[in-house]
Amino acid sequence: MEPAGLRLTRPTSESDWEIGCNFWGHGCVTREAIGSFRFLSPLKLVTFSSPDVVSAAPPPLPTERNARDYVIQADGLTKVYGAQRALDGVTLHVPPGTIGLLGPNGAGKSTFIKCLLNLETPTSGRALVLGRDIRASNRESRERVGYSPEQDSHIPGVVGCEYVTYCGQLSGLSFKQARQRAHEILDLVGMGQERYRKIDTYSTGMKQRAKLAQALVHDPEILFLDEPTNGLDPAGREYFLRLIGSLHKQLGTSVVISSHLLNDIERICDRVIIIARGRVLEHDSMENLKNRHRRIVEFAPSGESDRVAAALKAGAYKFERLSNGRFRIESPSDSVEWLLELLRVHRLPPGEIVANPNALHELFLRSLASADGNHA
Ligand SMILES: Nc1ncnc2c1ncn2[C@@H]1O[C@H](COP(=O)(O)OP(=O)(O)OP(=O)(O)O)[C@@H](O)[C@H]1O
Repeated sequence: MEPAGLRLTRPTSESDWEIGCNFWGHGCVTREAIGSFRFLSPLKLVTFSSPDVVSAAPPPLPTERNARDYVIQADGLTKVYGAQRALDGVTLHVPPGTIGLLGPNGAGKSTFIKCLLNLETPTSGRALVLGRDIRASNRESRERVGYSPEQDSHIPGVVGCEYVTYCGQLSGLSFKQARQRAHEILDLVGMGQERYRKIDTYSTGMKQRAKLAQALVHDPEILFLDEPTNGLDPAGREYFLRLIGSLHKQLGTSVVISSHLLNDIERICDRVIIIARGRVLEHDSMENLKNRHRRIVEFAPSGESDRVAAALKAGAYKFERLSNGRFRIESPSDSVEWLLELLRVHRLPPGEIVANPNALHELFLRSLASADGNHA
């Protein structure tokens, strides 16, 4: 069936075929794909006449046109190191916001970020960041993107404020602008007089602050933070999480934060990508992910626990008694009305009801278990 708005014609020359095949290899024949094709090659629009080919089209390709809707668009992104598939066909359309990239060690989080930043070349597949093809990444792209890598990235012997100023210049600011911004950002990340010391002498927490400052100094549109809270003490971690969590709301900067720490992601992110063995296991808004797993309630009775257990048993509810005295119950519905009714009917004392405890934790473990199952 011919898609609306697209006239299908047979290519008229060999070069048309070549461009057409290229076009086809990258996606499908839809309105969006026209934009995508123009992005890939502004030379010529080539279309196909075979309805069979059109009906076999893969999902719509990312385009430059919907760059405002999606900060990251990946299509079959794969990275292979020898026998290791660090990324395995990652396909994602990610809207702006604070995005958690969650996965265990070796899941492929850093590789994904590095491919998006053109620091690693994907083995296959393609991706756009802020609507630009990652392979066309250049100075202009760098000016729009900030990156705080997992490992140390400072220049030995350089003091903190000089380092951040220099990074600002590398990202397109004049020296004067970069120096002014460096001091503002160093204030923002909570660095005091230490900024005048060599970074080599910094604690791990201070180095994390310097890394965040250099990623933010040029006011990027999107920020990639690879394990930014590693090595921070509780107070530093709290400060960092609040700061990172406020960037999208306050400045409109989208943040992709990679972590294996569920609590950090759950606290500040409005969207989560769960990744393991190089594959995306889940990608959704935090709210949707939690709602999908809202069928567990925890009940902390104020007394008469044995009678509570007997009532649950009599009602054939599945539950377990936790070591902290609480009951963990599989809820038959999204509301907890049934539990209130049970307490009332059995004249049981009230207690604290917590719907959906540790939803992200459960989802994470379940996703990993299913990934391991599929892999075995
Ligand atoms: N340059 C490389 N050469 C060979 N293998 C690599 C390379 N970089 C990453 N890998 C492998 O690819 C897989 C994914 O690594 P990656 O660093 O992306 O994971 P990660 O999720 O960021 O893990 P971590 O949280 O431990 O940093 C791992 O098995 C890793 O050993």
